[in-house]
Amino acid sequence: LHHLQLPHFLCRQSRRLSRRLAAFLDPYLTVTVAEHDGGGRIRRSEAYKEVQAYLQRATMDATGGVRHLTASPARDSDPDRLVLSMDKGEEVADVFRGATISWLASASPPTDDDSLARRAASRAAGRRLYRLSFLERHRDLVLGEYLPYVRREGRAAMVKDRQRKLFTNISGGSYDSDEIWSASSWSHVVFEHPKTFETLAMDPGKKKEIMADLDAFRSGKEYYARVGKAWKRGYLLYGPPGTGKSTMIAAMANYLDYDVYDIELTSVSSNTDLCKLFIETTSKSIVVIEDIDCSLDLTGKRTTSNKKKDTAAAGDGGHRKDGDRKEDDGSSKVTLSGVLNFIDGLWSACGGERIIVFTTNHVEKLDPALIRRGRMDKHVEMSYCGFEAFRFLAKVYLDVDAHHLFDDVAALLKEVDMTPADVAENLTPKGPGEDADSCLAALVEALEEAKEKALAKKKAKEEAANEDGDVDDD
Ligand SMILES: Nc1ncnc2c1ncn2[C@@H]1O[C@H](COP(=O)(O)OP(=O)(O)OP(=O)(O)O)[C@@H](O)[C@H]1O
Ligand SMILES: [Mg+2]
Repeated sequence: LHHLQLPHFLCRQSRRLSRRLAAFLDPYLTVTVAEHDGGGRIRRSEAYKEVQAYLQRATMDATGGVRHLTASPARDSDPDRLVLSMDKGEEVADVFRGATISWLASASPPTDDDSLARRAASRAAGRRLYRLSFLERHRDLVLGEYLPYVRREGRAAMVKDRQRKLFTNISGGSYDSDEIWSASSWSHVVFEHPKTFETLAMDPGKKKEIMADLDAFRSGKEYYARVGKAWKRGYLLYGPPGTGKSTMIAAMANYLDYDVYDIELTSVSSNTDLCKLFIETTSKSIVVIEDIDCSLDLTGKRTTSNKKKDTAAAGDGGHRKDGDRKEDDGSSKVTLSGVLNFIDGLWSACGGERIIVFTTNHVEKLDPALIRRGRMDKHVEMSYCGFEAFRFLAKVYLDVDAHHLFDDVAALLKEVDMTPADVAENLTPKGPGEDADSCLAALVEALEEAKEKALAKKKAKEEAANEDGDVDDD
């Protein structure tokens, strides 16, 4: 009993001592699960994450043994809840079929031959680990059954507690759940886009088709394994600005419950960096490259890296020496071949379900190699607002199913190209006095205006063409 009166620190020490003593009588075995396994520090080990999730749950259940906990906010569906995990140096005991297993959260100590700099680096990187110890006679039980059980449970907890994230490569690194800076190429924010397929206006048939496609992909693990394909799928979304390409990506992520990795190609400095970025993406994610035609020079041959060089090489009398120059001028960017490699080679090497999405406003500019099936399996055209899409928006924005102005709108939409974005904007009530009638009237007005503008433009073009013709004739 006087144990309890001892300061906590001594208490812990004595517990540790007694365990050591016991180890002489019945030896303990230990297993270490490190945050970063293998040689590189590229990926966090899956096992570590699973153990962490398992222990988080365990500490919530029985906070008994653990006195120092780290709290971090849980997923935002419940803003008041905190997720508790063990502090460094804390131990928690778990009982599995009569065997007691104790988990110690710790950070790997620097080894003696480490230089100071290396030691500092490893501290900064926080080489954390979990060490579990158990009695030798429980060896088979723990290794054969308990550990797989922990991983399974941990995975389940992770899925349940998953906070969807939006990653970008614009500034590398971010704080992870334990407030430790991890120097990754990706930084993330919590992904909370409200768009779902329910609020995305497009042809209902097309929408259903896409959702079915996503469903088939998600549940297609066996299929992909059987036919020997990597579990991935490429989407190409193309269409004019404001037709909902980015919105569609958000809807897809919400539908599948995947993370989104948004690659800004212009801030990737080389093909190697692109590979690195890719390796750091996790399973169950959507990798997005927006406006692929703007961020990549697609006009050159697969080996050329940018336009400047192209013209310089052409000036050389057609002798191209891209290979050597690329490294020199420092401006070398990601090349088409780099992106192709990224899609095929590397991609297939990383297991797990991934979707890659390209968006573009100019599908005709893209290199056929980039968008052939197998790379971009599904091409989806996002087009101007049709009547079906309009009806959908009217229902979502104004909650009307039918209205006498619908016929006018239908006729006008056939003649005028208006993006869903513009239609949605017109259907948004601008003030307290606005209702469905005034919003629809405003839309009709906007459509008529757009029609006149288009007509005037056409006329001006024709006139210009005629004048040109006259000049040429002279
Ligand atoms: N089909 C749609 N259904 C509902 N809302 C839409 C749709 N298309 C566009 N919008 C609305 O219009 C806005 C712009 O759409 P979005 O950013 O998806 O366009 P985009 O196709 O990605 O354009 P860009 O080519 O310029 O990137 C969004 O805020 C979205 O709410
Ligand atoms: Mg967009």
